[in-house]
Amino acid sequence: MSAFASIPLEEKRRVLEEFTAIKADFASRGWFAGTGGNLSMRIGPYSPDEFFFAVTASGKDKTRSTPEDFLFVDQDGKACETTSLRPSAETSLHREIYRLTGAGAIFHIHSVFNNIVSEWFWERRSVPIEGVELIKAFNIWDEDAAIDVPIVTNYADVPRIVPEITERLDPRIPGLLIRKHGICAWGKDAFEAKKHLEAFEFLFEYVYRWELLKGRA
Ligand SMILES: CSCCC(=O)C(=O)COP(=O)(O)O
Ligand SMILES: [Zn+2]
Repeated sequence: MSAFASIPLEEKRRVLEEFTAIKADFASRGWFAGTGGNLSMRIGPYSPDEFFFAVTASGKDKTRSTPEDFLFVDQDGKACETTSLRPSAETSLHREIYRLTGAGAIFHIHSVFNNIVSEWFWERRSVPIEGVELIKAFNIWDEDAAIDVPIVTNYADVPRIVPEITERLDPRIPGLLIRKHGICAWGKDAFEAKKHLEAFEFLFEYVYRWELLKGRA
């Protein structure tokens, strides 16, 4: 039996149920404009060389729930079961983040705030955030903590983004921005990945408003 086939069916059902609920929640926040965004959740045992995850199918209207929303793929992005669905066009980003971090879930969304700050701070290749309470959501508890959220190039040829992720991913920061595109946020499980994503989006809105108050044109 293959490693994927040996994962219990109940475990696969549980992942898909949790996944469906999170997708509906994110849809209600307007985080999937124009079919943008993709989500994944890892399942079963993990090693950097062999792992499996459920990922959203490419190009779907992610505000709707259908039986054709997700498929399971392996560490190479190959479907684990026979399916006509295509995995997200950005599956290579998820694969690399799983390989580097062993995370349990990765959520990628596009928002106006994450797009704008990624452009404003593009020259320094990271968005600086200082002394905001919600930095603690990343388990960073220093007094007046300062973090830098990495920004990588938004190549149209998505696999070209991967080496920049390899180079720039900061193990302290569970997310990275793709310039004028969106964010990938992750965590040890779906609960934590969602917490991190919400914290990033709060912090990007904070940075956006603060920069405007300071007089940025
Ligand atoms: C329609 S937005 C361009 C693709 C994208 O950035 C995205 O997040 C959705 O791509 P997918 O293949 O996952 O549907
Ligand atoms: Zn995207």
